[in-house]
Amino acid sequence: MYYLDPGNIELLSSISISTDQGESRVAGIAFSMGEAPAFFVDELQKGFANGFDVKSKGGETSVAYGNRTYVIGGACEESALSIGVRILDQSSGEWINPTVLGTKPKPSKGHSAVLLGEDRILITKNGSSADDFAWFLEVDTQYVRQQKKILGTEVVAWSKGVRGCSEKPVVISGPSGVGKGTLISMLMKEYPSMFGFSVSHTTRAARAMEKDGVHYHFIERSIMEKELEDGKFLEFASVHGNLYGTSVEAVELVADDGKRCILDIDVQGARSVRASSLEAIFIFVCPPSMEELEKRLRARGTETEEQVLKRLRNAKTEIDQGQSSGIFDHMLYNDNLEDCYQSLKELLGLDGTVTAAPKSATKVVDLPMDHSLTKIDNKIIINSRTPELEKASTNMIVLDVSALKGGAPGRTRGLDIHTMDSFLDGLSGITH
Ligand SMILES: Nc1ncnc2c1ncn2[C@@H]1O[C@H](COP(=O)(O)OP(=O)(O)OP(=O)(O)O)[C@@H](O)[C@H]1O
Ligand SMILES: Nc1nc2c(ncn2[C@@H]2O[C@H](COP(=O)(O)O)[C@@H](O)[C@H]2O)c(=O)[nH]1
Repeated sequence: MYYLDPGNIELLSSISISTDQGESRVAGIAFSMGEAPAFFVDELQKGFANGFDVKSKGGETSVAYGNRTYVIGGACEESALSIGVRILDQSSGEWINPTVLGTKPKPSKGHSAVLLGEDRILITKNGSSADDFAWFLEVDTQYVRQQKKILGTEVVAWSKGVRGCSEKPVVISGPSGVGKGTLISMLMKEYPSMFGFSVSHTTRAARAMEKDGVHYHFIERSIMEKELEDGKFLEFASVHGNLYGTSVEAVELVADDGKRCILDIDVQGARSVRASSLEAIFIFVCPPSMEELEKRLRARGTETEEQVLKRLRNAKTEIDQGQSSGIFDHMLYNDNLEDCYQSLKELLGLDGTVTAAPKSATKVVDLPMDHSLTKIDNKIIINSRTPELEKASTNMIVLDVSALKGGAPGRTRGLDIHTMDSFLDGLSGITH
């Protein structure tokens, strides 16, 4: 239902919203629509028709969808550490404690929730910092469905919401000793604020100059195997007799830092990443000859004779696969190092004049401590419930979820936040 008041259109939604402040109530979104384009009013009206049911009581929010009710917050084994999740199967009346995957949000002083599409619930945490306010509970995404099959249990997965998108990661593969690490070091040295290295996990022993957490996370095989089972890795492979793997977190940390992620992984790993949901650029580095490869490996002096022979044997297969598998977007020949480095820069769109891209200043928008959510298509209106702020459109925030990317077990990127005023100005073409 909505009322039109000349000069000041007041909209009252009949959609359920939630807070942790007791029973859910009918949302009364009241703001000046003096300059709002007519279609926005239509959109708002349409949004109210999106049926779902969200209720809150005693710090728990329940979101009913289909024959399931997801109860978020409240009592659970881990509730001191993270926001708990339970599911009520309405057809059987039974409670289910699902396997909860992904990075879990720390408990907050209440939260609000809204169902997005048919596969995830957006949770906004009261009084949280701008980088910790939005979380997604995936209930039926492709990842969740896959994990249900693998684990044979009910599964939900958390993913942290992040503003903006990151550039496509760059996967660099090639036989051992071809010069991948050398090229990556050159790139990171020239563009330190543009690129970040995905620090892999490995069960091999550290070399003399290698630092744990910088070159690799050196890890015992049994621990890595457990972490693989827990779904913490984007890809892994057994390479030259040791386990190597890229954790989801390793890639996300680079993107969190606003940098483009570089992965130095073998061909099997590249194939896995290609098959994953991570969109990346794939580059294969070839040696000028097997003789030169052997010379470089021996000159590096980091492997035993037995290891050198094993790596050379594997190199033949890797080069064959690299050239014929269709995994790679680009081939580089590392004969002359400087020439090869220039080619790498060219295909990454860098030339001698480019310096680090200036980071765009992201406007910090303060979220109200106590708020409700209303969904209108791909926009979520965050409405302050602090009485003196409730009427002012400047205190309403619009969260745009139209360009979401990624998701559990990593971050959900692509959130966009505007104040209601700047959002309405954008619709009517006003610039300040
Ligand atoms: N174009 C080149 N010409 C001569 N030597 C090179 C060239 N590129 C790299 N090297 C040398 O070859 C050796 C192997 O290089 P690097 O360690 O970068 O290989 P890699 O592909 O990262 O190997 P791995 O997969 O085993 O980590 C190093 O000693 C490096 O200095
Ligand atoms: N599939 C993966 N391969 C990886 C990863 N990290 C490194 N590697 C590859 O292993 C070999 C050997 O490396 P080294 O440091 O022991 O010489 C090399 O081809 C790397 O590209 C990973 O996370 N996943």
